Amino acid sequence: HCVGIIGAPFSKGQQRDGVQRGADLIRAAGLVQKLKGQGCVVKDYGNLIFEDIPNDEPIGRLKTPRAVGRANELLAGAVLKIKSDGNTCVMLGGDHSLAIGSISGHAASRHELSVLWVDAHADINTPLTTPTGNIHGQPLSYLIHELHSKIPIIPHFSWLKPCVAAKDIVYIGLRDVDPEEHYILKHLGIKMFSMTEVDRLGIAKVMEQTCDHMFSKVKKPIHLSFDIDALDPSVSPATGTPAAGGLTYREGIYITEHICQTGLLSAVDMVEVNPKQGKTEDEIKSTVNAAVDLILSCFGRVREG
Ligand SMILES: CN[C@](CCCC[B-](O)(O)O)(CCN1CCCCC1)C(=O)O
Ligand SMILES: [Mn+2]
Ligand SMILES: [Mn+2]
Ligand SMILES: [Mn+2]
Repeated sequence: HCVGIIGAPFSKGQQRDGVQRGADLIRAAGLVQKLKGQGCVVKDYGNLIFEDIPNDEPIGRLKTPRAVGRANELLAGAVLKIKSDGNTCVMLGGDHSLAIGSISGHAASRHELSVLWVDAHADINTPLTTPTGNIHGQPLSYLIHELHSKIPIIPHFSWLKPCVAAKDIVYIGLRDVDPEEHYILKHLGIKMFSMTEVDRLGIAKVMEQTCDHMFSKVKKPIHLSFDIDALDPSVSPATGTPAAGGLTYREGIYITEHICQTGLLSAVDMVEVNPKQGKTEDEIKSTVNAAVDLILSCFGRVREG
């Protein structure tokens, strides 16, 4: 595996300080060395630098929209470059609004994508349905062709064009979905495995059916967008929007081992690690170590040795 890493120390898709430190914490836990240790060729492209945007007043309910738009424009360019260099891209967040740029940049390189969204949340509020105005709860709404008419013109978002079809999205881990999001999911018929399905089917069947869905027509490169809050807070407490009843460590690893085996993984987001949301050092370590192990399993680490 050839892996290109980009750090996106960005927090303005939400209101909690600290999530911008996720990338460097994951590096400090040895991600690059461990990937090399399992035979990967790794290039670390460093961290993006996000200039402050003054007077970034809310637009409607949207908070710091200009900063989010600009950050994602930068990220999209960086991901496109990493893909053009022939790597599988690993984007280290930062909050989940960064998926706007990560998926846009990936789509600019590989065009049609399958998106596997592993998250407690659907992150599909539109600027008009969002209950908080936090753009980390909205990224998919900007990316999906079928929702384009629902997205108003927003300063610093003019570079952005929808690039994913609803049928090419699969969710795993949902358990905290807003009513308006649920309506959108049903209306668009988006494939989802909530925690109810994980419990009913078991993770092996969930992955089997996820792959059946993604490969039902033509096989496309996979973009895995992994929000660390998909895992149970007992495993990954240091995150901004924890929700009880999440994936076990083993289920998370099973997902990434299985996606690795498809041979189609083309880009990974690992987002929402927030050290300031951990009550103890151990909580931060548990969260960061889970993020590292999930990424290692994306690139060939298997539990049998
Ligand atoms: C579920 N939607 C939320 C959370 C988004 C989490 C983003 B992620 O990237 O971490 O997944 C929360 C909305 N609720 C907040 C508490 C009161 C009810 C609404 C939102 O702000 O849109
Ligand atoms: Mn989430
Ligand atoms: Mn437009
Ligand atoms: Mn998310």
